[in-house]
Amino acid sequence: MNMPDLPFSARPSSATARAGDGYRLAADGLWHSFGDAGVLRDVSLSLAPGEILCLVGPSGCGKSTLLRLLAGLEQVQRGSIALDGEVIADARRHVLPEKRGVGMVFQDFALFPHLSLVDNVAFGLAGRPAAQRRARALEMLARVGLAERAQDAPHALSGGQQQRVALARALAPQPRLMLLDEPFSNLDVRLRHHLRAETRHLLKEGGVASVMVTHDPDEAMFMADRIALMRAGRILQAGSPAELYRQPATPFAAEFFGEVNRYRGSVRGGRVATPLGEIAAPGLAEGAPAEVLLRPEAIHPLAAGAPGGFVAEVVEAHMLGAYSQLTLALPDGRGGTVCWQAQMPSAACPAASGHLPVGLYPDGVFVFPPEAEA
Ligand SMILES: Nc1ncnc2c1ncn2[C@@H]1O[C@H](COP(=O)(O)OP(=O)(O)OP(=O)(O)O)[C@@H](O)[C@H]1O
Repeated sequence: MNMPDLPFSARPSSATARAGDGYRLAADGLWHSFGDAGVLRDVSLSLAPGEILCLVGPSGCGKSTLLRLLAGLEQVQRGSIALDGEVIADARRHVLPEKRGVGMVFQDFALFPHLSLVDNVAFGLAGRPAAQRRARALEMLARVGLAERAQDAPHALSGGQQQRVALARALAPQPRLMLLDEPFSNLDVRLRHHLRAETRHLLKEGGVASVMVTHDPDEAMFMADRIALMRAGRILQAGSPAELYRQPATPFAAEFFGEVNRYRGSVRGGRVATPLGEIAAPGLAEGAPAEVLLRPEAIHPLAAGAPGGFVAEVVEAHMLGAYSQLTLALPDGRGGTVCWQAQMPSAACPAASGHLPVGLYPDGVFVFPPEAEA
């Protein structure tokens, strides 16, 4: 399948990032293979000091491989990686992981079982006087709320607490860059939500530039200043969480970050007729087929008799707390019916049957040529 080579914002202009670029991290033109299998294909990314970038994408798209290259756990085959303008890895150079000033947190916590928590955190501070190491380790444990447990062994802690210690250990030497690979995926949902908020706070408080891998779009939207969406070894689109959600470059990007209803039509007079009205189709040729994607929350209730509305039949309604999930049937204008998912505030939600006048918020609707399926 051909994939568009979309530009990645803030991409360094030269193959080797220059000292004056001001990026904390600049990776340029990375390609990587395991044997014959191409895993990364021309990946470039950059990171400003203090910025949090999340790498997301389906399983096997190359997220962890990219992170391992940045960490120095894999050798660069083609392309380069620079930290603060200094190239630390390319096809000829390989600065060792421990010399990169990079902190790492993995999903399995990776604490030393035979060391106390304070010694685990102090471990990353080798080379400093013992009293200074201990004081810094205790300070970091206090930052993650575990000062009182300093002498405990890791096995006495819950998963969430162990991950806090791993975070304290990685942050203690004040790394230039933090790399986090699915750091919350071994934790239950509530703990995950709690810890991701805490982690973001800690990273932002310390102004630590970070790259985090996650397969969870919600987690990426919560944690990231910028998200890079990967597929099959490429970055397909990068931008702020709002940009990726509101201006997806492809149907794949639209669907990755939230549910969509799909509708196929064709362009007439620059617009596509749908069961909820005409949608502008800029950039598509007259008569061309078009794929329209609509977010469930773009469908909103209207007062009975309001102008410009459409009457939907409510097939199913599920109250999910603040929001309700509806299945709506709408005439498709071709003699048939479409069933679309809608999400609206429960206060505005009707009973599980009957008719509901609805309208469409245009910012939750995207039009693509059908072949844009990257
Ligand atoms: N050491 C290795 N040797 C051979 N193949 C590998 C190696 N590491 C990764 N791969 C392959 O490279 C591809 C990308 O793997 P990678 O772990 O980077 O993907 P990912 O996006 O992080 O996936 P997941 O979300 O499932 O962790 C996969 O097909 C994987 O099987």
